[in-house]
Amino acid sequence: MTVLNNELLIDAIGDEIALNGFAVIADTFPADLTEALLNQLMALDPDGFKLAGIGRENDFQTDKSIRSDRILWLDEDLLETQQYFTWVEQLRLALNKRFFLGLFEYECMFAHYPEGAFYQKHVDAFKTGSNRKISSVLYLNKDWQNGDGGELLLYHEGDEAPFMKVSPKYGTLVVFLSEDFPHEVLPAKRSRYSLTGWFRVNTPADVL
Ligand SMILES: O=C(O)CCC(=O)C(=O)O
Ligand SMILES: [Fe+2]
Repeated sequence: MTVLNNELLIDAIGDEIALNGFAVIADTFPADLTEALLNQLMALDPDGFKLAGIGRENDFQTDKSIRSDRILWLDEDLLETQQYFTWVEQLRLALNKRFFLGLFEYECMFAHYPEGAFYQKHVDAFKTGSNRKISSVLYLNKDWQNGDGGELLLYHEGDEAPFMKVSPKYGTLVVFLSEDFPHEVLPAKRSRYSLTGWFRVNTPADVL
């Protein structure tokens, strides 16, 4: 599915979420926006990317047997990414209007999976104790080939086999309900880049 118009795109994401709980869109944004995001990513200092962890704050730890991607949280003030955050805000308002989700804020990071990196099966948010409601991943890998690995596998809860395999191709966006879909990233055979984010509700995790 290729959608360029903003409203159509946002409606299409809402329709897929209503129907399936997730959406996978190819060539999501106009070329200049995706290019600006990739340029921003490439301009960042590679040393700024830190080994990603599991758990938050006091629970934070890294474990390369679970995930080996490197991440850098994105600053909303960066000029090149303004257009993206404007779009994210439109999506947030539309999802709230349609699903009464009470999405309050969006946090996002660039992720780099160096050759061989992966992320084992996990859920981004548990039904108790988390405030992440919607996950989004935009892939920024030009000329990604089928043999390059790094696919995202989506599972229905309790299933052994994935129901969906997404190749991290340039411009493809995946959006899904954070609490509903266990997922994993297969080992990448070359550097794999993405912009990953979460819409959160405004409930402090420690009172849940
Ligand atoms: O990059 C992807 O395809 C998914 C990443 C992911 O699951 C995460 O960062 O929580
Ligand atoms: Fe995840």
